[in-house]
Amino acid sequence: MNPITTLYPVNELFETIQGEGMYTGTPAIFLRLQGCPVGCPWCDTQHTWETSEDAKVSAQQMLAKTSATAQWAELTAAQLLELFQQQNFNAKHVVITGGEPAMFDLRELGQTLEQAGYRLQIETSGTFELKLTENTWVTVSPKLDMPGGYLVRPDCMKRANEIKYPVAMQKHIDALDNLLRRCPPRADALIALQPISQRPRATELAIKVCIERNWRLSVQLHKYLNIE
Ligand SMILES: C[S@@+](CC[C@H](N)C(=O)[O-])C[C@H]1O[C@@H](n2cnc3c(N)ncnc32)[C@H](O)[C@@H]1O
Ligand SMILES: Nc1nc2[nH]cc(C(=O)O)c2c(=O)[nH]1
Ligand code: SF4
Ligand SMILES: [Mg+2]
Repeated sequence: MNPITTLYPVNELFETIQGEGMYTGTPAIFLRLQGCPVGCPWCDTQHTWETSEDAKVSAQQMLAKTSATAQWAELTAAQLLELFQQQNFNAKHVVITGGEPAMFDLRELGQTLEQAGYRLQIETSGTFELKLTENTWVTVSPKLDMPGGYLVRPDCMKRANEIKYPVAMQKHIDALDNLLRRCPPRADALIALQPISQRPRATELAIKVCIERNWRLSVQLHKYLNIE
């Protein structure tokens, strides 16, 4: 194992219901890491993009936040596990998201949490090499032609247990078809379309294409329920 303890920049840590993808409805601990250079114009977590030393706070200050801010706390895997216990979280499913969590080596975190009985899922754009435990459930949400200029990696597409693609227009479906041809996923990978920002026309399009292709619909349930 890597002898150097990995430090993780944590924007948020909370317990809720997974609102997206295959595990929709599952109680889960969300660990949101700070930093993302991809730049999706419609991103719903833009406060996680920049990592500023000025915004570094203590773990207790990070936990006490009542709104979405760029404040983050630096924590090790062992400190995170301790916080899970301190917060009396019940969930055994841990979703690592961000920001772009694949910018970090998540193996130490995965090993520590799996040893304590947790199951991990990562939400990633598929633009960074994945450093994960073998058992981590990988949700790749491909980002094509975004301002940051990052490319979706074929190895991420192959590792994905699920491909969860944000859509609003037909051109997005065409771009996904092209990606699936260039970078084929595993035969058993689940494919889901996620309407961008609950827009009615995006939702109609996603429903139509899911029925035609026998794909899943992922609607960001938490936004309909007004929960985190
Ligand atoms: C905020 S991202 C963080 C993880 C990683 N950077 C990624 O993009 O997968 C978490 C999920 O939210 C999705 N997402 C972000 N903004 C959205 C929006 N406005 N509407 C629908 N899905 C959105 C992303 O595509 C991704 O599946
Ligand atoms: N409830 C809930 N489910 C989610 N699934 C993926 C999320 C994310 O931001 O990655 C998310 C989120 O922010 N909240
Ligand atoms: S890759 Fe994820 S966190 Fe980064 S801008 Fe896009 S949706 Fe937001
Ligand atoms: Mg979210």
